[in-house]
Amino acid sequence: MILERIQKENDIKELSDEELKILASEIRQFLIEKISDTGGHLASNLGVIELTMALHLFLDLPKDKLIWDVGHQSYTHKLLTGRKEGFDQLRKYGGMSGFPKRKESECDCFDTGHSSTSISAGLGYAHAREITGENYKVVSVIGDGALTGGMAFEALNNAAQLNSNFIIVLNDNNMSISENVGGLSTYLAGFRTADAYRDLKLGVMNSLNKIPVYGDKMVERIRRTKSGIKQLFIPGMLFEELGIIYLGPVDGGDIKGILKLLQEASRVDGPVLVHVITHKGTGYAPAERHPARFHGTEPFDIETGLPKHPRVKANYTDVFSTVMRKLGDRDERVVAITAAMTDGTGLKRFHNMFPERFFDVGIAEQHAVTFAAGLAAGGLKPIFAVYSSFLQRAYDQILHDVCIQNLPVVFAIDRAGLVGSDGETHQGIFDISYLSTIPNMTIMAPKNKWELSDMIKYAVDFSAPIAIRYPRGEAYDGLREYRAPIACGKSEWIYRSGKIALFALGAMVKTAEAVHERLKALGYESSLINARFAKPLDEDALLSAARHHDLIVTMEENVISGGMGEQVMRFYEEHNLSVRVLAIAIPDEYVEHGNVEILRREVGIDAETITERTIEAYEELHAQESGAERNDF
Ligand SMILES: Cc1ncc(C[n+]2csc(CCOP(=O)(O)OP(=O)(O)O)c2C)c(N)n1
Ligand SMILES: CC(=O)[C@@H](O)[C@H](O)COP(=O)(O)O
Ligand SMILES: [Mg+2]
Repeated sequence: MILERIQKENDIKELSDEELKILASEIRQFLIEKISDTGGHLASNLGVIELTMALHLFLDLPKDKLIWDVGHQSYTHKLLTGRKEGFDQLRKYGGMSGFPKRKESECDCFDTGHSSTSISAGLGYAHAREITGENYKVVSVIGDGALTGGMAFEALNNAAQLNSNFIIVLNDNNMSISENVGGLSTYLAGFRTADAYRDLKLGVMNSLNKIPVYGDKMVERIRRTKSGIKQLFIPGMLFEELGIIYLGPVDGGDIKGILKLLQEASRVDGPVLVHVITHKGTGYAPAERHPARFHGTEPFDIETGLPKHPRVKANYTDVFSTVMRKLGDRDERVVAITAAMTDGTGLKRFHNMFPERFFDVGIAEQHAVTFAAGLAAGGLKPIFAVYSSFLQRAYDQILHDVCIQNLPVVFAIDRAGLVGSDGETHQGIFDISYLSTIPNMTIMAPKNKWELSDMIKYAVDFSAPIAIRYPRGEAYDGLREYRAPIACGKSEWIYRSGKIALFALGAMVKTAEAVHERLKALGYESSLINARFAKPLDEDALLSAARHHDLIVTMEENVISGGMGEQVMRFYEEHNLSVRVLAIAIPDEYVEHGNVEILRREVGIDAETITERTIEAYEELHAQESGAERNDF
């Protein structure tokens, strides 16, 4: 196997054309087999095998810098940099990450996971190279989806001022996770028409004419003319007008063609964009047919493409999806927004039923929030469905555009809590902290699927900014009988007994139930309060809990800093109540990829650890009290 061989001794540069072809097909086979077993991002990776090989033929790694946008398509790069064995443990706890990681390989020069960062990072490297006087190539690879993100445009605008070489590879497969959207996508799709395809070769020839050494003054003059007609002849005018040389388009399956264009691109003194046309899922029919389903996939059967472990129970996203459909039916002012996550956030049904009230804005979370603010100011009821970690981007828009004006925007925050295999870039463990700091914001979290449904309905009629956070995965269907109506800042008492009060938020209520049972089995009675609101806190419940209990245990799947526990402590301090609070939360650190249950144990928010810590704290308290009593004598 050539793939095996290059892991040990050979560099890809030593291979013949024939061997390169064989290698591409070995990599394709390997990825299909491995990902069918481990799960992971398949479709994008199958589309960039030849492109990645061309990049490796062109670059001298790790000296040169290769930056992947999002990084979900970096599997071939990992294979070509000696990490084949790592695929057995892809995205597993302690195993290889699904994204580029500097700590994993010196050939990964920039960590990614969130979209649209590669041009900024590459530009930073290019300027650093100038200032330090070093000599290396810099290539950023960005997808057509990632190019819809505002940061990418900010970076392009900035890149135009660069005087040294910087290559931006546009990996254009005409897809984000689902269909790419917007004006830029339409513009790029124009390159894919039958005519454009026929002229692919011509386009490349034209492109080569742009390189100074060919010195075709005519082409250069046309390129610099601001006449409409040149747009008919020269593709990529959008980039050219921005001051970025455009080369291409080139067929993403043509290793030698891509390599040639990259070599020419490296002669440009300034930013240059190489447009590569790829296809999601290349070489695996089910992924070619259903690129969205195979964007990020669970383990699947290779023959049929169907999941190996089909889901039987509804997850929180399904519940959100159903409620949104009902709300859309009931109220014409309800509108839904996604930033390129229609499938992941469960808005597909809403989109199908109410296309005129559905907005996919591209990978543009900041814009999505201010856009929602505008919709709300215009009298609608916008619901922005977004993953917790992606909403991090829009902090100022939430503060400045939504909350100062107290506009009724609903933030449906999916993937809140540990998400598992995507790892540190995607864990949704900061939202309570970053939202709590913003005046006028209300934050809720449901204990089970019925409460999520009730909370969404409550939020839509709320007259101010409001967020509902719920986790990835199966929706809890326990505690069904506890369904007191939602009231702002009001918690729900589930059990009242003993001297320990468990004050748990959202998904942690299920864990708190288990802790309650474990404590009971060990001879400790406890009360259980479903916090429901992280902001405002239920002050009455906290006062009552302090009156009747010795120890308050707060539980949240969020980092400790700025989380609910810290706020509960501050509340007691402000009320001069010397009640002992044990704050259970995620430590002040990033959490790696892996199975969620393992991660919960690792960070100490599982039932067993919480029970132990609770008993320890309770016994310590009593030891102190009896010590204090002895001192009194
Ligand atoms: C800020 C942010 N929002 C959303 C996502 C989720 N996401 C991951 S990949 C992707 C689509 C990227 O499309 P493109 O760049 O064209 O890459 P392709 O998958 O087509 O190769 C999206 C929306 C993300 N990673 N980061
Ligand atoms: C790379 C990326 O950001 C997404 O593809 C993400 O992996 C989706 O995660 P879910 O599987 O939770 O939808
Ligand atoms: Mg794409």
